[in-house]
Amino acid sequence: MNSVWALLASIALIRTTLYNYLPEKLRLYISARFEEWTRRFNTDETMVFKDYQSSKMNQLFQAANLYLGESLPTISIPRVTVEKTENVRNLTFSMEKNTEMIDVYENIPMKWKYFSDYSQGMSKHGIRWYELSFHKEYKSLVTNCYLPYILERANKIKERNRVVQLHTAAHDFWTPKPVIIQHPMTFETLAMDGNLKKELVEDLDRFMNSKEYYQQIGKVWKRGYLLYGPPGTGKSSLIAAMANHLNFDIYNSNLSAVSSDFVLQNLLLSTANRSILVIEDIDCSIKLQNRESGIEQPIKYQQQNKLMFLQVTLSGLLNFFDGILSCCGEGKILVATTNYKDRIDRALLRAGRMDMHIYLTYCTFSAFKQLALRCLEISDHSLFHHIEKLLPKVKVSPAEVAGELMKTRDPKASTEGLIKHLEEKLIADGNSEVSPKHHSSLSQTSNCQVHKSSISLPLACNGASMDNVKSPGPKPDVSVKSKLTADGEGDNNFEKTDLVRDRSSRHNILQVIEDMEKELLSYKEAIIALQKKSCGTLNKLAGIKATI
Ligand SMILES: Nc1ncnc2c1ncn2[C@@H]1O[C@H](COP(=O)(O)OP(=O)(O)OP(=O)(O)O)[C@@H](O)[C@H]1O
Repeated sequence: MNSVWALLASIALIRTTLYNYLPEKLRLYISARFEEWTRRFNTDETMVFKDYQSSKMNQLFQAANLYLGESLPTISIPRVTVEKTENVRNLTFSMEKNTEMIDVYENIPMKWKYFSDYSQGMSKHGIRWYELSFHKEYKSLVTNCYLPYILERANKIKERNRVVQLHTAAHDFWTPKPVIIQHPMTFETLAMDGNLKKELVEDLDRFMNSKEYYQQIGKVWKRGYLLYGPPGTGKSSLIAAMANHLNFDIYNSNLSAVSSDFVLQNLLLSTANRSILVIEDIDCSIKLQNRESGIEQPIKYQQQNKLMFLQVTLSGLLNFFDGILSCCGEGKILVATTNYKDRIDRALLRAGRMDMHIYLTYCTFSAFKQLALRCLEISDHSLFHHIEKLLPKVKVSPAEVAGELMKTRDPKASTEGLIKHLEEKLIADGNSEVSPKHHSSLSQTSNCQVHKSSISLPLACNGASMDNVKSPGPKPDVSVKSKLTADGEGDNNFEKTDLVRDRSSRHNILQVIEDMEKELLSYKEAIIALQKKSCGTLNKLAGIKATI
């Protein structure tokens, strides 16, 4: 055996020596022929993925990095590199230099090797590359299926690993260094009507899965949401929950800080795909202009005694929403927030611009229960029924309720504190009949008075209570009642009431009018029902009379 090895070694030595003495051209010719000859017996093919190709990052190299990195923790490999950087959520695994691993795709082994050479290349990593070897009969499968599969998987991993960042507009540009958002608000922690929450999450998921559908019907893959409601009802929290749910960056802009339509367009162009673009307080940024007149003057406003101009016009904004510019990019979500929906031009509100209008309302009992679970970790308490009775009568934001509940971790003290706060608010809202000491009886008495005072009808005189009549609407609440006079001339005496005097904002007055309209409508229907009933009774009496 030793003599065989010695013979082979001598042949190799003679070959190398002779080879070195040959002229270079002949040497090259021989090695080319030799390689061609050996290739005939080699059944494998190899593809090389360098990190940079013509000074551009090679997407296949990046994709292989992510894709292989995901399987590394699950396979047996002697050495791996593990990292955790600020900009990614999870640990990142990568192969060590000159190591190899086998990935199995459709039962076919794919051999990957990783190399790097620090002495070459321009970047700090030198040059890096992967070599993928497989049986040559699978070449078309690798090219047409395996590599596209790796690209797709890598995109998903990238999305999953991304941290959500907040970009803000400053001096007509997005800040160069976005902040990583570590907002804990999610759809689980957001206190909101259950059905609305479900509907919104489904809408977002449907949108995310509809890229092909949008393409098919020739629509830009974007969706607009209008979040409106009083301050502190969770508009910003909802945006954070949406960003966390989708893993999208947020681009937050306040149009009053944008100097022109042109800048606005540039800002839009420089947002990343799959991001949420927020326009806060849209009613304050764009005032209604006389679009019919065709004149769109910049809006003047006063700031620190200086006369400033709002340069963004309504047409600029409409262009921003659905003009040709919005086609640049995909998977964009636009969210506009306002406290006053009625101040926004209808053109901005229509579907296609604002596809879903979400009203975030004052705290309901269901929202309170969600907040109690989150803040106090309780799902029920003997004092809850007081809160259930008080909440429909008080306009209190979830932010206020959360603030009260967080004052102490003791459930009893915390709920008592909230009840006190609600009662004080109820009194401040102009309900002088409320006695804090008797909150439990409050709703019944007041509701009864409401029915009598709200409508000056024989109904009250003949002793029939509203409960006996099928009232279509909810029972009117105390705050509405206090605005109506005893003879039912609510509209005429509206401004005399305490509650209205206390509320200065136009929004509140509009809300109050809306409540009153609803209440009056419900009574109108009740009256019709009573009239029908009395007609029936009269007919019966007439029949009896005729028989007698
Ligand atoms: N629905 C909610 N669920 C849970 N927490 C809430 C909710 N609404 C408000 N909060 C709490 O109140 C705080 C303020 O709420 P947020 O800023 O989201 O309200 P907003 O409607 O955006 O107010 P504004 O109109 O003044 O900007 C939040 O940090 C959050 O902790």
